[in-house]
Amino acid sequence: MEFTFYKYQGTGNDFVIIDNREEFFPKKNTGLVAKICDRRFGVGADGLLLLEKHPSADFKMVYYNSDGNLSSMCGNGGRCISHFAKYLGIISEEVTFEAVDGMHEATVKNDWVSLKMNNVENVNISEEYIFLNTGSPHHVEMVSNLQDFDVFTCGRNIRNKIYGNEGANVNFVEQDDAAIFSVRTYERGVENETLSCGTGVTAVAIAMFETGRTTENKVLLKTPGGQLQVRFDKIGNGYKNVYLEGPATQVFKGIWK
Ligand SMILES: N[C@@H](CCC[C@H](N)C(=O)O)C(=O)O
Repeated sequence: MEFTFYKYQGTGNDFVIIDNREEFFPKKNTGLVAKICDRRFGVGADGLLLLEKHPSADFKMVYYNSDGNLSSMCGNGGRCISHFAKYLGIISEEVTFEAVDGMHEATVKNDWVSLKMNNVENVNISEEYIFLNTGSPHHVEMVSNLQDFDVFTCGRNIRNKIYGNEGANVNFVEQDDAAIFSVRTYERGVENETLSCGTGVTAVAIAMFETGRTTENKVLLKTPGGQLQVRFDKIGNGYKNVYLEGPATQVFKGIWK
């Protein structure tokens, strides 16, 4: 089957995006999604996103990991698909869309996208790590010498040994300044380190605040693919008005054959 696709990246987390408003895409074909995302036999991407019609919001986002399976929320994907909606002329600057974890709002200004994430109610702190769900499940662990850290081996072990079949994404963090943290993430469903993870840096920002490592409610996160910003309000025991902000770019357009 032949169709047009678009390649996007948000701080190096890359996605194939398809306009599926006419519902032509075979959504249950896990093998096809995995092949499109394959970096040698396909386009190559960390995930695939479908933009679909929605009865009340501007669109619906359907997200697959590069293994071909549907998954939970993708923050960088949400920023990229909002940019794509503007490119298609569906929206001007403000957008609302539904993802698997509920409704989201975003603002797109040139290549800068601010995405409102879900409220976070529970942050579980143990001696060695923090676990929270920001639309996707995230393990957050402090390390030293992040640059030389073996993210792949340690991330894969933690993902499998602690979280079993369902898995979780694993973020390794080093503090650079009062409100600046470097982050490297092992993503489930990609089963490798990615250059950036949006729900991951959101989890890190909240985890750093909850554990007192920062007192700022606006945090800069440095990933191997670029910088993201997360801001939030702590209200009671939870976190509201959580925004993930950073660049998103359309890289190219192609025809899948
Ligand atoms: N890269 C994503 C996270 C996507 C979800 C993750 N792989 C999972 O299955 O939990 C992001 O930017 O949030």
